[in-house]
Amino acid sequence: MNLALPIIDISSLDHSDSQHWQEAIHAIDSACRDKGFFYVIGHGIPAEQFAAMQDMAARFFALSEQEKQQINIQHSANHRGWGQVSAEQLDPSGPKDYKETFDMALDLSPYHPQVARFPQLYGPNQYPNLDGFIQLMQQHYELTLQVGIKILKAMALALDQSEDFFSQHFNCPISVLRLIHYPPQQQSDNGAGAHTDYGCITLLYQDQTGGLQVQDRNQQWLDAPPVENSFVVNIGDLMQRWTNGRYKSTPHRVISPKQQTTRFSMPFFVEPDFDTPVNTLTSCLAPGEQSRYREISAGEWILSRFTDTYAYRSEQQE
Ligand SMILES: O=C(O)CCC(=O)C(=O)O
Ligand SMILES: [Fe+2]
Repeated sequence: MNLALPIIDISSLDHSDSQHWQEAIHAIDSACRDKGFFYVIGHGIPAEQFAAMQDMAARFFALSEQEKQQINIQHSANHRGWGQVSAEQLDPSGPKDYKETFDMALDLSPYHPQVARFPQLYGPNQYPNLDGFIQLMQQHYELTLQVGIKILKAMALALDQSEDFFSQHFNCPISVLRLIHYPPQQQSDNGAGAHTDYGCITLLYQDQTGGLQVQDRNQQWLDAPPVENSFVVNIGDLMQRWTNGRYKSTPHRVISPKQQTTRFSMPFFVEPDFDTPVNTLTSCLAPGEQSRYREISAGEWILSRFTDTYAYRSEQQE
């Protein structure tokens, strides 16, 4: 397979001697500056874990419409639960996305101080009534978050920051684990419209169907085909803002599967604490160079993007 995107083995980042990290750090840095997309292997999550998630997701999406409606994301104050087909429109100038989703994140009690401060993104999850579902989702959330944090540590070092520059802002992160089911294409093949992701980085697990495409600098769409037991990792908007565009938040989209086929994918959006201030790093400014972005908090940015892409949220604001 001739891949346009690099495959980076991050197992060396677990080595106790930081000398062994350099090759992976350099490879991640180059990929972030080039296409903003790469594959990661050697992340330590076993294939059986992904298989269990895929199995559970299939059971969830096979529930009746009525059961899924009970946990519709539209009933959630903090954007959790089931998003029905066409609820989201990642490219506001394109058609609605032909996919259904399930979003979960940290499950916080209504009395947690962060829920009082930022109820739009913190609070309880909405779960279906499926044996073992909650435990498996929470376990997978934690495992994937740890991989994300490891990659963020490598990025911080590549950007001449202390290792914990990003990870220090993950005390109560707004990171989200999402399950996606793409039904076979009907009138249009728009599974997910062209968009950039909103957070620091995204770790995407995809099944063997294919359909993910990444835009290169010449506006050409490149396939990002499945690579077994890998994550596709991409830069999100917050990281682009932090790095003044040195690291690119690259547009991507999903083409719906052909007739008789469905596609399953599972992005994990690595997003820090709501009130993390995102300001251009001085190490990403050449002498005399101005920042392209104003300071914004991570949560404020992400909420503004949801308003653009979910009809139910923009209607609430009007
Ligand atoms: O399903 C995929 O492969 C990608 C999904 C995606 O880009 C997203 O949810 O942000
Ligand atoms: Fe995306």
